[in-house]
Amino acid sequence: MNPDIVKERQNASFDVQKLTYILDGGPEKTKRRREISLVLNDPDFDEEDPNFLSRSERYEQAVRKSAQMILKLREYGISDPAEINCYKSVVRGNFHESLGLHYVMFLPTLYSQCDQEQSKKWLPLATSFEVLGTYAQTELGHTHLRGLETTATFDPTTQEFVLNSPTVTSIKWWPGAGKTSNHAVVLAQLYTRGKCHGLHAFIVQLRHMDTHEPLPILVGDIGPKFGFSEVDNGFLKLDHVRIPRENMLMKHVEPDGRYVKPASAKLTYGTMVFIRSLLVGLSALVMAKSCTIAIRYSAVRHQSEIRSEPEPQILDYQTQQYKLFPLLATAYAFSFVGQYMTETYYRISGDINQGDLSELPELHAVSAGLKAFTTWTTNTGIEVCRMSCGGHGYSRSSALPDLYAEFTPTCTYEGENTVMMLQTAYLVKSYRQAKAGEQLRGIMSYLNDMEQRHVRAHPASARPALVDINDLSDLVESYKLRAALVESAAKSIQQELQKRRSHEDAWNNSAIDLVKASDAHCHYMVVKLFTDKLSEIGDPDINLVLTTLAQLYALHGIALNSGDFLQAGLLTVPQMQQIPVRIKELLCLIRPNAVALVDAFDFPDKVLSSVLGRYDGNVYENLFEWARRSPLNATEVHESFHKYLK
Ligand SMILES: CCCCCCCC(=O)SCCNC(=O)CCNC(=O)[C@H](O)C(C)(C)COP(=O)(O)OP(=O)(O)OC[C@H]1O[C@@H](n2cnc3c(N)ncnc32)[C@H](O)[C@@H]1OP(=O)(O)O
Ligand SMILES: Cc1cc2nc3c(=O)[nH]c(=O)nc-3n(C[C@H](O)[C@H](O)[C@H](O)COP(=O)(O)OP(=O)(O)OC[C@H]3O[C@@H](n4cnc5c(N)ncnc54)[C@H](O)[C@@H]3O)c2cc1C
Repeated sequence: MNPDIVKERQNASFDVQKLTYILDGGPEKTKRRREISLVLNDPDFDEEDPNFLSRSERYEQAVRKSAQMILKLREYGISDPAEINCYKSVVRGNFHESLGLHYVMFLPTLYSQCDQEQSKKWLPLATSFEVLGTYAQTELGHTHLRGLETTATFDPTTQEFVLNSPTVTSIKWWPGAGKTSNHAVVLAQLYTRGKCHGLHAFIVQLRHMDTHEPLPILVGDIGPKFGFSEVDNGFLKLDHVRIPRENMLMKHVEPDGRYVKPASAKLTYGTMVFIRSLLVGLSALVMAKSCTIAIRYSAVRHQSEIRSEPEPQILDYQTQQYKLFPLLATAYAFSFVGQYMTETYYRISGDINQGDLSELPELHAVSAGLKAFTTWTTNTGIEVCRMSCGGHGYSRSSALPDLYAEFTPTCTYEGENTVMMLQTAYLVKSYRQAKAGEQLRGIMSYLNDMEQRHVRAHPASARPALVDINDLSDLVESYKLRAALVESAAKSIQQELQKRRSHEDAWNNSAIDLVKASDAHCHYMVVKLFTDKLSEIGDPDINLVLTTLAQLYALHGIALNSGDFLQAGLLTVPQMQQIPVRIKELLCLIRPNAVALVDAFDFPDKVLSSVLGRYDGNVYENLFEWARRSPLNATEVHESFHKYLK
């Protein structure tokens, strides 16, 4: 064990194990997660570091691993959905799997949209993996749902739907598992009796069940990408492909072609809401991994000098702390927000299943906004962690380049982030309702008293210093009032309308304000949920260290967005000047606990797959050992010497 890292652990002021329990949701859950993590010792999961393989080899290794995962799930008797998720996240490590879409989109769509008869037919096939599915929605030319071109036209004479990609732009593009799957949920515009009824989901068989040969359908892999090398993101061109009427999910078409309206057309989009909710928790996980790597490495790396003494640990540089500790605070904040998002998703979807759709708009808006907010922040954060590791961060052995390449598409898939933020801008609607005297419930209820509080620009000197920057509840209140930026967005729309612009143009001309308002709303939610969580934590040592992190998270966010807080008169210039001073104090308070705080995330070394983030801190000897395994070192003299240099 590296002596620096041993010393760091001795300095911790709290019980790491107890904090792990809080993150997992209880000691029982930690125990079970650790038991599940033992599967990593199974030799059947031994594999080559994907960084040393070609794309095709990576895909093959990933398929082997996916198949092994299924067999081992049965062998180990893991069947609870949460445990399956945990198991897969452990085994998958930092990469995606080729069967990922089957689990996260195909199966959930079947569960939520099959009627009884369909469930009887498709669920046994899909859960036994005879049917391997993908989710084909996006097209070469469009992602916007109303713009999708693929059609499904009902033919009452044969009781079939005819699926067609009429143009090049309508070819389905991106769905994972282009080579792996034999079925797809295809999203297409439904036509019956000559009328379009909008987007609906259909099950389409793509390949022969025994030979895996494609049916008369053009299907394949779209080629190498920035990351996602394990995943065969695919294309799919349907040329008048016929499927039975029974393959339409939720069966909205009667045998005579009559269309039966669903309770809400948006239920078809349910799987996206599910994944967006999951991505909040994934952001927390990846932020936590990145911080673990960068902070452990910063504790064992020595460089330059502060005084004329031996080289200090780079974690002692104030600038290094300023790069990493706000991200550490973010990882904790997002962990608690992830827990909230999952609970909220299951609570509201439970109500939806009982026929109560009243909270569906809020679930959509909150999941879209938090997905965008957390993935954007994490995406930037991983890169800060990588750069904070200097040159070694650029090596694939650090895992940080892979974490970035695998994570960055979360800002794009399941709804491009700006587009998602604009969905959250339904805030404007809520604001108008509150203004008209309607009492809002839930997380939007803070808009009820906006009228009384009415935030507008004040001369800073005329405003009393209401906010104590050391008091978290005051900071939450400030974020809440800043979220009143929604008022500026609403006003911008109003002004545009007064210029006789259409509602659509007024909306587009106010889009920057709308995204800012959504961002401020999400930021408020994160600060509030982090602070609320503190009241549940009884252990005084843990409460203290998490309070310090929450303060850092809140103050750092204010410092980054100081314009908003000053402009709204929420904080005075002298208070603003105090914030950097307080942030520096908080960095010093966090410093002795930094390694213990990342240890509490409890990632096994095999899951981190990072030479820099090793638990034992023995970085250099393992970097050397890793490099020697590079395929370029397979022979002492590379064949290129004989071919070109000699
Ligand atoms: C590990 C994971 C791997 C995952 C791999 C990634 C897989 C994928 O990427 S799958 C493809 C994902 N694709 C997307 O997410 C597409 C993103 N686009 C969209 O969702 C839509 O085009 C969107 C929402 C932007 C606009 O949709 P559109 O139907 O035109 O809606 P729009 O007219 O704006 O709004 C209609 C109403 O429906 C509401 N609405 C829209 N979506 C939803 C939803 N999902 N749930 C509930 N309500 C919704 C709107 O709020 C609006 O409400 P109101 O009328 O009260 O204002
Ligand atoms: C790794 C990966 C996996 C994927 N897996 C799947 C899958 O399994 N199944 C599937 O169906 N799809 C999948 N996708 C597709 C993914 O869902 C889309 O790429 C995503 O929804 C974004 O759409 P787009 O690529 O068309 O971007 P665009 O919508 O073209 O975005 C381009 C730019 O235009 C801007 N823009 C677009 N519309 C607006 C607007 N209304 N207002 C303001 N700005 C706007 C965006 O902000 C962005 O800056 C995957 C994508 C990736 C990268």
